[in-house]
Amino acid sequence: MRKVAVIGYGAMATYVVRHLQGSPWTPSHCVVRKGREEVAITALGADIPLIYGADDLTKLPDLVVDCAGHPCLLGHGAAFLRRGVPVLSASLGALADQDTYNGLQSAAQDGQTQLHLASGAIGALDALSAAKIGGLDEVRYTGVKPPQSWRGTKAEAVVDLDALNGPATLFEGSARGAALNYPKNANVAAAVALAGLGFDQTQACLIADPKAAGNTHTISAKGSFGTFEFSICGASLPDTPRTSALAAMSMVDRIFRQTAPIVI
Ligand SMILES: NC(=O)C1=CN([C@@H]2O[C@H](COP(=O)(O)OP(=O)(O)OC[C@H]3O[C@@H](n4cnc5c(N)ncnc54)[C@H](O)[C@@H]3O)[C@@H](O)[C@H]2O)C=CC1
Ligand SMILES: O=C([O-])CC(=O)C(=O)O
Repeated sequence: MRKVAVIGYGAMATYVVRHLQGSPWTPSHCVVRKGREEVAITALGADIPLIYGADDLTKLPDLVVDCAGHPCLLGHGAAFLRRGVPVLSASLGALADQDTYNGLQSAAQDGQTQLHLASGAIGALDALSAAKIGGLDEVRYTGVKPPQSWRGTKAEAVVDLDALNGPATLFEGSARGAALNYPKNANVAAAVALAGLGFDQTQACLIADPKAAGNTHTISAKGSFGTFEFSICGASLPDTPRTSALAAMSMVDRIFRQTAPIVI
């Protein structure tokens, strides 16, 4: 069996741990915050040993899966990378901060390992990344979510989420601005940026729409390869409207791909 340590115990972590059953991967540890042990046990069960960080381990896992908030990627993820353990993360928006990007890059280089970034709630990143080789002229990302997905974010200062009767633009600008201002809702903007033209050249638009049936993510790209438009309307994880189920599925898929004999 391969061992995977999980950082976090929220919606995505719970989904990931549940879907490892019957696979070659077993959850070896969960990284928690001090004082939150009971919450983690309630979410993930009492069988997974809890730790507070990489320094608590002498025998290291084969992989670390980061399903926590953005600060944890540099906080915990970098410590595992430095010790040579590959890390898979959903927190792509954290890389919009240049110091975080640099810190993770040097941690992976020091540990001679890699930070893997999950595709999350979007697809077509492979096409975008390939198109970059020939040269991209323009990449635009649009994210539309229902108003409840924007609660507890800066959107509350931009519009009255309860009073919306049509789509409202919450943010228009660079993917860097989107990711830094909406850390829980613009990881996809960061994914599009990292696969394509980068954080400053990728245009991003974030929208709250009371008529949105799910979380819709659209990429439009132009370049020497031609043009493409990719759009997906993702259903949310139960009880977590802002997180698309596909984002959690992409983490499980990426874990399984580490041990698959043939990989797409
Ligand atoms: N790439 C993508 O498409 C998507 C990425 N995300 C990102 O994935 C991550 C997880 O998302 P969710 O599970 O929906 O969030 P969540 O809020 O349900 O769970 C986050 C968990 O991390 C834990 N946590 C916070 N600080 C911690 C620390 N210092 N040590 C250990 N655990 C800590 C929290 O207690 C919570 O259990 C977030 O960073 C989110 O921004 C979420 C949705 C889509
Ligand atoms: O889950 C989603 O639909 C996307 C999301 O939250 C993000 O981009 O951070």
